[in-house]
Amino acid sequence: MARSLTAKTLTLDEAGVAALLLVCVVLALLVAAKAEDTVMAFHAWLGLAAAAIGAFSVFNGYAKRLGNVPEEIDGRPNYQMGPVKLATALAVVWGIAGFLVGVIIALQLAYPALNLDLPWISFGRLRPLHTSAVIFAFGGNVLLASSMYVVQRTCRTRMAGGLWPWFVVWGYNFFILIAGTGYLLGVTQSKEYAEPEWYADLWLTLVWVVYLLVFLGTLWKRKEPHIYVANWFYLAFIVTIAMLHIVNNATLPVSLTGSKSYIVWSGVQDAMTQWWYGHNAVGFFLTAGFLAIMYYFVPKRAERPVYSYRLSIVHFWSLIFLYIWAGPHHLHYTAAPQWAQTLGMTFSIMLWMPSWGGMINGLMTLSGAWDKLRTDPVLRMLVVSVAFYGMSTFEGPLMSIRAVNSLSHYTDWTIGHVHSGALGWVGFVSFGAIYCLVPWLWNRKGLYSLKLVNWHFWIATIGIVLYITAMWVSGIMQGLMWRAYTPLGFLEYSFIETVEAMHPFYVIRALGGVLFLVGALIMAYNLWMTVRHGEPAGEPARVPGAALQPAE
Ligand code: HEM
Ligand code: HEM
Ligand SMILES: [Cu+2]
Repeated sequence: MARSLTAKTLTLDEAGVAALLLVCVVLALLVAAKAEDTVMAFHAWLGLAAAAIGAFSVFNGYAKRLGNVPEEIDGRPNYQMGPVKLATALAVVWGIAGFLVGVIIALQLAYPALNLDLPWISFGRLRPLHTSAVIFAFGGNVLLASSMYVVQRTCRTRMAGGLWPWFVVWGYNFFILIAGTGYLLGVTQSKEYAEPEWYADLWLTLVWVVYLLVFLGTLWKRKEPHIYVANWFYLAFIVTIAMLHIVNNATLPVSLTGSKSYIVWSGVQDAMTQWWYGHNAVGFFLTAGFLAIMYYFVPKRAERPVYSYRLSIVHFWSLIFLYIWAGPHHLHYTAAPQWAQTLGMTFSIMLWMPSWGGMINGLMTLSGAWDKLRTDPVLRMLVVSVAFYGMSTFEGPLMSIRAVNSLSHYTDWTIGHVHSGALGWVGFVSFGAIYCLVPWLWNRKGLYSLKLVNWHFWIATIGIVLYITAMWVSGIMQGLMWRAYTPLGFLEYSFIETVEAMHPFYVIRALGGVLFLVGALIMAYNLWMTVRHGEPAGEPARVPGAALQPAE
């Protein structure tokens, strides 16, 4: 309910969002009418429905609200937590979907018959569905939620842009829907982590620019003189992803009413652009964004200030400067020039230092609070995530050395490396943040059950360990088998023999994935019970971290 009412007018942001959505309705109708392929037609109709529902909600929201939304209530910022709640809930849902698809493709690799000879659920289509679901849908919503929460709290001001933050969260998730259904129907531009076609990319660009403006606008009207370090990391994430996305998706559509497009880059330039993108998607999406989470949630949960603010500044600038050059380590022994490969390798090795600087800063924040690890499984999850971050950023530089890469490349070792970062670091730091956020956002005293968090922690940890150890063994074995020669100079093993040798490890990996998924289901239950039946925290403003109920 709105308190402290002011006059009610259709605000600029409401008019803007509504106008944009109405333009989308018209465009989608035109495309739907002229669509050259069925997927384009399907996506145009989806777009039309979404934009129409969106525009209706804007007017409905206007009709229902009692007055203009105040910036402050009783001298305290009237934080806008609606979009944060939405993104948090969606992160949990998408996370479970993404882990489930991970388990399915893990089983498909172990038992190929599970492809069922159906194109829609073949490994080739489900694999990008998995990577996009876990990185962009799960990770992306965690980043949206946490960034929108953290920037408001640390700037002590309501989010800028009125309705636009809602547009960002809904718009981003609409992109996910288009991307995911597209993969299942066979649409792809064949760039890893950038598979969606041109029209989805354009939409994402629009959403992302609004996200940047909302974030900058909130920083601009901050009430704190200081910009907290987490916001620097979020900003680097938002700006760099915009740049990467635009350059790597510079395509020419075959027709404005068809789904197919061709990239303007060709040959090795395309490969270099792709891995400049791919590597920095790791660096700025899976690393910088989640480091922002570390810098806010670890100190908050440990109730200790960041170990060293100076180290965090050094960490920030060295990390973003070094990451951007390391992409060619994905192109060792290819047509990419040798000097470029060496450059990528050198910067990757240097990257070890800022990465560990960040890890040390996160871990040492616990000095004086180590005992909390025994009693608080959420903090334990956050801390273990930082340890996994350290592990994968040690492994990465190692794998970037050309001689090591000649063994690891194309093998399951890479997959193990990916998932120690993805499950251990990104997964755990996200779970930790979500466990903190849900009671704060829904104004609960605490989580429904810390015991269940403990179960989640242990089950998922065992799952990760099974996953990555299986991949190490299988990857190194695979690499060694490929390069084994007989004394006469023939290859010792046929390819199918290497595939057969990997089978037991694929089964172990799938089992690890199942455990990770079970952990996430336990989390979802715990969060659900927290929201539904948790004890309300008393006076919201008195509880650390709890938001004032926004008037919306
Ligand atoms: C239940 C948990 C998960 C399971 C069982 C799982 C399983 C898999 C499998 C089987 C693959 C394909 C490997 C191959 O082609 O040989 C894969 C790829 C991938 N997964 Fe997962 N995954 C899980 C969770 C995650 C999470 C949480 C993330 C990220 C946050 C993630 C990111 C990736 C990425 C980036 C790839 C592509 C790796 C590459 O191309 O090198 N996965 N996953
Ligand atoms: C200092 C930090 C890191 C360095 C230098 C590094 C380096 C590398 C190298 C050399 C590869 C193998 C490339 C190949 O042989 O194809 C790789 C693959 C990969 N790494 Fe890392 N890594 C780092 C940290 C991380 C972290 C923290 C994550 C996840 C959160 C991550 C995610 C990935 C992914 C997804 C791939 C697979 C890319 C693909 O082929 O699809 N990396 N990394
Ligand atoms: Cu890389």
